[in-house]
Amino acid sequence: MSTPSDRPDSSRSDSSRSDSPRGDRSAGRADGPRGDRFDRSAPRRSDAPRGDRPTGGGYRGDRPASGGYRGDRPTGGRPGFDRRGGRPARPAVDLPRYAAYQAVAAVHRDDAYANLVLPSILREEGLVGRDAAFATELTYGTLRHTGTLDAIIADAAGRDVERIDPPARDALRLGAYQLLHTRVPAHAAVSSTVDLVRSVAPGAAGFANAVLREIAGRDADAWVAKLAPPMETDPVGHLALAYSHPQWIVRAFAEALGGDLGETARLLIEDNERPPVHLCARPGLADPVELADEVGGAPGAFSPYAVYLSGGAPGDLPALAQGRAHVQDEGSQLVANALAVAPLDGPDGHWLDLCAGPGGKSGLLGALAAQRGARLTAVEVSEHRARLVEQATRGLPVSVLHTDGRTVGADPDLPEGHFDRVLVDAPCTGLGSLRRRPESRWRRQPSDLPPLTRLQRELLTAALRAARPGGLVAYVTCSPHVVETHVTVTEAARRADVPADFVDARTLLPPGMPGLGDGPTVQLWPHRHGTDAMFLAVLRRG
Ligand SMILES: C[S@@+](CC[C@H](N)C(=O)[O-])C[C@H]1O[C@@H](n2cnc3c(N)ncnc32)[C@H](O)[C@@H]1O
Repeated sequence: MSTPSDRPDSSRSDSSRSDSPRGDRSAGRADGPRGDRFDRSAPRRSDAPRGDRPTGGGYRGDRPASGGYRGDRPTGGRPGFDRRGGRPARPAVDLPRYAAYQAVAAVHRDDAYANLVLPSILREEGLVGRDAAFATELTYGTLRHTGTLDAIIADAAGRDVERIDPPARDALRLGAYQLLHTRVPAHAAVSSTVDLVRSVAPGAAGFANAVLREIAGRDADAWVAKLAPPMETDPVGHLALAYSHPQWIVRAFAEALGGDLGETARLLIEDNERPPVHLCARPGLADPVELADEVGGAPGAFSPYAVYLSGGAPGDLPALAQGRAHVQDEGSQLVANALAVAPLDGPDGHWLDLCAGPGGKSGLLGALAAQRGARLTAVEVSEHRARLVEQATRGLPVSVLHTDGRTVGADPDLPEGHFDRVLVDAPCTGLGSLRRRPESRWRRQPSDLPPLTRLQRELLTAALRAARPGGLVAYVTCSPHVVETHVTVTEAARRADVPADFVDARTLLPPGMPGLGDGPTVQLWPHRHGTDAMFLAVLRRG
């Protein structure tokens, strides 16, 4: 079998921690400060930054803007203590900031996922429109920038952030984010954060005030200049602090980008941006140009099915409710479509998606199968996610199997040598979609890699067994980490007891698409293509 020439060293993985599919986790719920935990009386200053630091001045109402939100927020969104009725106190904090605090605290305290917990908090607080957008920006921005914000808070406070009480620490992170990355005037960022701290960590209000004033004395660039190691001597350390990513992830990205640190920096910057929402106009059910008109979006640049939404959340678009389209990153559309368009001799009626949940790629492949008289078998090991696949593929020629994809040959519904086209969209670290999962970069660890890569190898080997001679297997990850991409695919192909050869995956993507490298595999990138960093290798069974 032929292999990609740039096979990297696989010896860097260590330890064990299993992948937990995102949708299976309970969202967790922020148990926000309620009732008698509030103390609205002016707290005494119990905690202060180091004495030799200036605590006054330094922040300006007219600081340069970098974020999307302008101006101060209305305060008093939360009613105060109702003395007549003796009802529990509510914090004197405006609702969007309070909602963001609850979400950030739930992520750190309960291991919640921001994309799951925030919508329920917004609903509970009745936040919509501009207020919901502000709460979302604060939550996602604060979580993305946590690493760098913590370094700045630690310097301003003169102590490690681990030694600051969690409620005060999360409130400070939100305050520091507003000061350094939004257009919120500094006086408003400081006073609203101090109000918040007064509600959630009453003894720390004075401390928070002093720390925030210290932070406000520099802009984001000046803090990076002060705290980051020099680019010349420690480029990974510099980029990690400047763009708020863990060092091991910066190193992995740099390696996947061939050591180009300038391009690595562009990727890290892109990871900190609000990701676009892409729709997939299901072939045969919706025309992308008409769908773009219908939703006020624009047809995608690369995928023949993509529609770019202009304004954030898709909400309850009729096209989604009617199954004419689904939300899907353009990169995911491209890799699924690559499998469908790859030239194939002989029969072409049996398609297989070996890792289907929650069903995005099965939705697209199912729609294509319907047009071509084929049938897709969609396999998913998690019961909950198998149900999601059923919902996502309703009305399409798709059979959902709730089983382990590695049972090929043992399960009568997964016979060996039977399928014409097989997709393995393997469980992975998800480092290619950090834009969408703001806390993920801080949760993932290098120790996640060994169990994941073992599972990836086993699933790819099973996929090769499932394919008929001459049949095609697409191996996909939403991670550019070379251990999950090149190492997994070359090792699995080498160990498989069936022969397989690489197909040049570049030829299966739209003609003229830039930045696809030397082949035969393809790595998509947010900063090059505007997609998640999807990896694609296509193998033909001999
Ligand atoms: C990256 S996700 C797939 C995303 C999906 N293809 C889509 O586009 O919506 C990987 C999926 O594989 C599932 N999975 C993990 N181990 C599996 C196994 N042994 N057999 C089948 N599915 C598995 C996970 O539960 C998860 O839903």
